[in-house]
Amino acid sequence: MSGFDNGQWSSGADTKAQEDTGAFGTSELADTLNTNGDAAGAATAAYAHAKEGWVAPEAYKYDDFADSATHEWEGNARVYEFDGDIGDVGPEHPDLELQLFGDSAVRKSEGIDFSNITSLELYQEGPVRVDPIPADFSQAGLHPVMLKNVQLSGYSVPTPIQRYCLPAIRLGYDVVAVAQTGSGKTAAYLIPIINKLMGKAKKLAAPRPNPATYQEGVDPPVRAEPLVCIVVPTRELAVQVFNEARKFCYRTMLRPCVVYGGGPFGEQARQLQRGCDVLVATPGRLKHFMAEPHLLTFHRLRFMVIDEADEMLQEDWKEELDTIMSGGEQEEGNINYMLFSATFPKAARDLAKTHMAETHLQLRVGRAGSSHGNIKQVVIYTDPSMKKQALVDLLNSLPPTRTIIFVNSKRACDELDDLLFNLNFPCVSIHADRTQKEREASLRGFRSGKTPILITTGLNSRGIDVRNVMHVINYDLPSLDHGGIEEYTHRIGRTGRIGHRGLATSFYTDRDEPLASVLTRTLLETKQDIPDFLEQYVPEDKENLKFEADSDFEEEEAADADGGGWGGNGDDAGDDAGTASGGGWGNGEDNAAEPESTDTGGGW
Ligand SMILES: Nc1ncnc2c1ncn2[C@@H]1O[C@H](COP(=O)(O)OP(=O)(O)OP(=O)(O)O)[C@@H](O)[C@H]1O
Repeated sequence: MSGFDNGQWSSGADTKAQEDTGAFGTSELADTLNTNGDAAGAATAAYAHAKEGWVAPEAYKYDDFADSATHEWEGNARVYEFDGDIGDVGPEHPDLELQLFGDSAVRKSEGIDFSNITSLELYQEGPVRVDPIPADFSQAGLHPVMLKNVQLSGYSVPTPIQRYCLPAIRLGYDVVAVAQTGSGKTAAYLIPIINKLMGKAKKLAAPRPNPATYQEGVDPPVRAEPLVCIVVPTRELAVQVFNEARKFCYRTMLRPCVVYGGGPFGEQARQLQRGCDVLVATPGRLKHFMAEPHLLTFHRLRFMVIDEADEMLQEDWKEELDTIMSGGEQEEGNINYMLFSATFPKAARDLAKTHMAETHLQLRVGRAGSSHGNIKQVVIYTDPSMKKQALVDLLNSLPPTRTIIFVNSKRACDELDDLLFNLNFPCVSIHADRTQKEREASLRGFRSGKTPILITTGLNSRGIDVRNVMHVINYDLPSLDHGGIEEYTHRIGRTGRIGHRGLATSFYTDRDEPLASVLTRTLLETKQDIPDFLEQYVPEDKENLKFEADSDFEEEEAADADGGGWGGNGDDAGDDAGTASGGGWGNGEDNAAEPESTDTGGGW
């Protein structure tokens, strides 16, 4: 019988061997599931699957997606609407509240173990050093309605990147923030931006129709004049960030909207025409809307956030990003620019620096691109011709649990979907050739636990946050030409989020040799077991692991004896910002966003 033996899949080994070696096995994942179940304080859907076995697979009903009229686009999800006639914050809407935040029994975050996230050092650089907010949201000086939204979201303790981003953004700085996958970066920009705008919305926001009386086709539409624009690379991520924005905008005057490729332009335009203060967008569709100034203008824009910034700074996106940064009638001196990601290789960092304001702050938790110890990483040697069998064996050998399988091609995605479905696994798949309706339906099935196995290309390696993804499988490891180790970090980061634990299993073949060295160092960094076939790549000095990004920091550190540069931790950390060219996106010397105050101790 085929199976796994000491990190190696073989067609003849007894499957029991894996349990005996302890390298990984049923008990390992079962332990992980148990721990998470306790930590979350709730019997989750995924955990229930694990105890009861895989749910029955459901055939994909393509006919369901043929009719646009009946499809519920994620972008049309209900948002809180309030015209501010009775003050700055609106009344509670219990039914919408339930829709946005879910049942209070499953949203508690007490007991989440942040220790692996908090153990990493936070580095900062810029003209000032910000003091973190206290490790308790209720002490963070938030507007009471924002604090309530934070609590309704189930957050009580801010993560390290949140503790520093909140004051940095409050003080009016441009921010470059880098922190591990699943460490709460979305809330790290949404909470302070929305909080900051709350009291000012009446003054800053564009007039819009009264939501209580608005009648489409009767009331004249308005042009969208957002105060905040958040750009993300994928449609699924746009919808996800929009859903987070819907939560934090609850009971405020700020109306969130989302525009993304594949969705209906007309319907998205109709949403914008009801007023839009917080716009989440994918770059292509945003550019399209920007070409229609009667629908969208940036002349009121105050915050531009580029999420997954290192991806967005790639050459592939240059045309869109140049338009987004400079078109749209924005008044540059009024805009704060924010770049967020879990990875930030040198080339992207250099580009970012030339575009940000002189006064920008850089905040980094641990090494840019590092993963965290909550993810157990296992690499298994397989022969390419036996991968399918290895995958089936792997799925059969572990308790059923929500799993994402990454492949490198659309064809492999379709093939694995067929294979697993025919073997009765409840799976669904996503790749770029699927229609947007199919993509939304697949992700919905996966999120709900109806189809707990998702097979996808790298399309969804970044950002996607689904509760209780316990296992990520790299059926194909990313190649160096297509994302390399950064792509690996994002993919495995779909599990082990926000203090939970997870398992990432990667099939390694001889073709993955170019990735071997950096993969081995990545494993060593979080003290993972090194399989025999990767031993040859273990560096002599295991305590001082070198990464591309590190050597870049060292160059900067060497040039700045006081410890400036991203890796620096010295007191005088402003040199780099001082020599930045200052042009481009944000703010040149003359129009740099004026920090509100340099007193980091003030309230909101
Ligand atoms: N302070 C907090 N307490 C509890 N949960 C939180 C907190 N902040 C964020 N979360 C939750 O943590 C999860 C991960 O957050 P988020 O998706 O923002 O991570 P991320 O750092 O952007 O990850 P990635 O790099 O993969 O995009 C989300 O479900 C979010 O709701």
